[in-house]
Amino acid sequence: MAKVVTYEELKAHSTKDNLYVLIHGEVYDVTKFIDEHPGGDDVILAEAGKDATQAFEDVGHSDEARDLLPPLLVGSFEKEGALKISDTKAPGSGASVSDAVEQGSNLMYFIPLTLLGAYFAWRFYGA
Ligand code: HEM
Repeated sequence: MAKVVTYEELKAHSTKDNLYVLIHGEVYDVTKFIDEHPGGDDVILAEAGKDATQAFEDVGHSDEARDLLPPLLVGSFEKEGALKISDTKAPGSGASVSDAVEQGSNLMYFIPLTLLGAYFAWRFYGA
């Protein structure tokens, strides 16, 4: 069975000398590759300890780029309790990174919109 990489392990490999990235639920050791990355090292380093899937996909990496991944594979990322928003939650009830990101961006819209709504309510219906 393929190795399962825990969140602790992912976080433990988040420096340029020792770097894992998480893409599509798989963890890759990019330590040796990072200096050859055509997009530079900082963009990959910025994804250390996080789910890099979206960053990786947003770039629209070529098939050649994707072919570089399998030899770097460490194992599959643990699904349960992975990358929780809060460590106080029981294992298994944790939301995934994409949930966290989603919630973050929803809040980004929700809070200003609520304030705007409150302002107009006050402006037009208030005393
Ligand atoms: C281990 C994972 C990765 C591999 C194997 C990889 C590989 C490559 C390759 C081969 C290219 C050249 C263009 C292409 O063939 O698509 C490239 C370009 C690029 N990559 Fe990655 N990449 C990885 C992760 C990332 C991540 C996490 C980011 C984060 C944003 C990123 C950002 C970029 C950017 C911005 C370019 C464009 C560079 C340019 O055209 O000037 N890459 N990558």
